[in-house]
Amino acid sequence: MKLDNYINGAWQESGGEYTAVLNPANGETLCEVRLSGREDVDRAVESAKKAQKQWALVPAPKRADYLYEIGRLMKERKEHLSQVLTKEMGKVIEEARGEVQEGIDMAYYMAGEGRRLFGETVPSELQDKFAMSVRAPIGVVGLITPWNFPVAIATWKSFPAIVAGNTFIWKPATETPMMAYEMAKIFEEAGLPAGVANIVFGSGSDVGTAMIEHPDVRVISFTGSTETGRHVAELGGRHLKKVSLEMGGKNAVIVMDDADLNLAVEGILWSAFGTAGQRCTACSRVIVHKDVKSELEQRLLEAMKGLTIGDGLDESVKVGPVVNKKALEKIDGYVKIGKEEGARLLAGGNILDGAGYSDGCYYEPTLFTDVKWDSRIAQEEIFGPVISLIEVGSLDEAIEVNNSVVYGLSSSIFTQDVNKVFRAQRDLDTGIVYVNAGTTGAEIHLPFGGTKGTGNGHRDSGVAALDVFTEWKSIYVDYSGKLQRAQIDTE
Ligand SMILES: NC(=O)c1ccc[n+]([C@@H]2O[C@H](COP(=O)([O-])OP(=O)(O)OC[C@H]3O[C@@H](n4cnc5c(N)ncnc54)[C@H](O)[C@@H]3O)[C@@H](O)[C@H]2O)c1
Repeated sequence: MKLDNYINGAWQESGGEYTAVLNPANGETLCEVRLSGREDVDRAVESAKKAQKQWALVPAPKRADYLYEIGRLMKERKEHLSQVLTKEMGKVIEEARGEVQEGIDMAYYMAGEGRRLFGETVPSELQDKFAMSVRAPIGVVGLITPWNFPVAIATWKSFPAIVAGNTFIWKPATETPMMAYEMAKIFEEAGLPAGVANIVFGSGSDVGTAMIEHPDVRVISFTGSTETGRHVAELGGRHLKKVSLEMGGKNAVIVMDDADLNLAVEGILWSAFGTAGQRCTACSRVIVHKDVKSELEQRLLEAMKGLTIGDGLDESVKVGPVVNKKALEKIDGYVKIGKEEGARLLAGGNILDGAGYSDGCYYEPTLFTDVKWDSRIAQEEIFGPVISLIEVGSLDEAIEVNNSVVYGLSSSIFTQDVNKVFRAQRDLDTGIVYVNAGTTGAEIHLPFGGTKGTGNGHRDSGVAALDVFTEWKSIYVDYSGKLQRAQIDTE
């Protein structure tokens, strides 16, 4: 199968060379995808710009009807989409189903916004004058997405964009074009007018750069690593673009001395090894009170024995492959660094390449303990199934260690003490805080994003996503029949 760009409601036969997309579970070629260039972006922007004028005139509740239909089609195809997702990026099938469901939920949730898109009416300072502010669409928006959530993140961005009256160009990650291809087919079948949704496949340096530099792309909504996000922000800043950034994480679970340890172990396991540790919200640090440290280590080790590793399509598998060989090497490199830094390896720490694993990208779930809070494995995003246990003596110290990283996406605390809960939720410097649950599991109707090196103040999903894709427009209607001069001091 060869995947082509979807521009102006049609599959394009033009574009650059094709490149192979591999299944990380077994190395098989799944399809080939275009590596497009600047001319393809230009064509997509032209079509999006033309379509946007008409699209903005479609009443928002009618725009929402398309989202209801997109949601319905996604629901009808949920199993197919989930299977494609697992083959393409490796996450186990039950997680893939969960991700597709997030996309369906987002479609219905944002469709509901078509009947809200609330603005504000406020009293004017002057008699016989009406004042209000409304959300106005911005125009053509550019969406750049990562491979680890190839469908959910795209829906967090594209659905609010279109319900608000924008049109978009979406550049998916080169590792995961098949989900974008499936979504393009759904957009087409839902009858979305030509040019509203455009998909251009290719590298970040070619397609991403061309999108950011194009004068008619008014917003760039980016999710990916902090390193790439910094570059996107710099280039976007030079072109005075509105740039929304959702970037990396180094998320921690705090386990206090009064925690329910069984619950904590379950929470840690799920959030550290789900998606093979490749979630932006994945738990990669466990900050544990000294009085329960050795008990927690033992229980984690015991629980990790039950993790089956393999092809995510197998329903019994709990940990799938990581996305590609490069990721595998990066994770292994960090494990070596951890050992050099003096951390004690309790479990895992190897690439799996024996029988049944040889053509895939599998890494053993790994547990380090006695990790120093300021060591590299405790500070840098590894993006794989590796946990670092850090010992602390108090809640204050736990919060300080949590906040010591450059990232600020998600955090969690296990405790039975309500006072500690409220202290923690106030002082943890992250965009998301969980209590008595792991660091993953965001719901689509709440804002998603983080502080410091994770984000630049914008949020995906929730109503907050509309702030990225709309401009506030203030409107004054004077019905006095005379010129009333505001901002004149009459005292
Ligand atoms: N905060 C969040 O919401 C969130 C969610 C998921 C993933 N992430 C982060 O994403 C990262 C993993 O994803 P990844 O490896 O795909 O990230 P990445 O930064 O390598 O790539 C992300 C996207 O940016 C594109 N890109 C690369 N170079 C570019 C450039 N020069 N200009 C424009 N675009 C460019 C890529 O092609 C891809 O589409 C992790 O750091 C993870 O924490 C964050």
